[in-house]
Amino acid sequence: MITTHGLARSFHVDGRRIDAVKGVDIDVSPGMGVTLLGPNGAGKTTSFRMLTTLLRPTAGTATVAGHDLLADPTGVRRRIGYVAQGGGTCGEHTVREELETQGQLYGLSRAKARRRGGEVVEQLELNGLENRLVKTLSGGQRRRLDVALGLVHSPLVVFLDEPTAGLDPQSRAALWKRVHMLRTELGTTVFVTTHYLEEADAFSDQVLIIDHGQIIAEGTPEALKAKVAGHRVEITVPMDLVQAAAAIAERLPHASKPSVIGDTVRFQVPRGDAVIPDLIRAMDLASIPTLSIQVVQPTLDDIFLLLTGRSIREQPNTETSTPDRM
Ligand SMILES: Nc1ncnc2c1ncn2[C@@H]1O[C@H](COP(=O)(O)OP(=O)(O)OP(=O)(O)O)[C@@H](O)[C@H]1O
Repeated sequence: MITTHGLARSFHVDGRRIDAVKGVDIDVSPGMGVTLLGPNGAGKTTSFRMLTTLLRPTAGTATVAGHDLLADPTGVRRRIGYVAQGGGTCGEHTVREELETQGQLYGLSRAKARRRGGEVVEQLELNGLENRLVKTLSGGQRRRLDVALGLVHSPLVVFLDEPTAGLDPQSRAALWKRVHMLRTELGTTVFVTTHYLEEADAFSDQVLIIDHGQIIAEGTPEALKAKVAGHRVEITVPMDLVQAAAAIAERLPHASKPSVIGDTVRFQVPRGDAVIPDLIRAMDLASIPTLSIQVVQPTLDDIFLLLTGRSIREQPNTETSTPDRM
């Protein structure tokens, strides 16, 4: 459904070249739920904007929904839906008007746009809101409307850029429930970007991890997590002692290079339970009070940590070297 070879995009700003996406190869089968996961500035939105024809690649080729991205962008556009970060709705129209206008923009007749509008209202649980002005909707309702707008022309593939950003947990859960339904009941291919690791894990058939414009790992969430041998240990200490705690963690046998997030030090070890007594003893000797210690099963963030030495939740360090693809 989506195939790319060496897809790349650079920008030139003040005489400086920024390689936002550095040649990605993507292969997404029909009906799959795929997540592009990566930290801020990794190249997620740029990739999406290329795949949805909004931005011309500087190199590479791609086929989306059976149409060549460069040779037939109109063919691609007709068969995809794109829900941008922040959406694109006008607050002064009603939900029904927005949906019908969008359907007609995609070439549906007025009657067909109205019928499809009714269907997507059902699918995204917007019933009862059809006559409400968009500006009166809650954040979660508005985001569900954004997704509904991306679906009104029955696309084969829908691209959702950060669909749940800024929503409360309840609205996020409601949106994912509907997105899941799109795949299971309608067979729509759904390609999303998210920062939320737990959502990527729960939703995806396939996860593509992107960093500095390159895909550095891909696979099912289970297969990716299985690459992380052992456990993650997280130790929280007073903020002014966190670097000292990281230095102690680094000296533990078989420990990975620790990362520091706020007042917490994170690192990998083959067996978490085996390392805890030594860790507590070393903290006591250094007079560092331990506020909490946790041994955690691997998450998708651990694969990122393993490959880059950073957490997806940290701000990107643009100076780091490019890791090898797994
Ligand atoms: N129009 C542009 N001009 C110059 N640089 C750009 C432009 N668009 C993106 N970039 C740069 O390309 C890189 C990738 O940006 P992109 O928006 O694709 O990242 P992202 O992974 O979507 O980040 P976020 O999670 O913050 O949305 C960043 O360094 C960004 O500053």
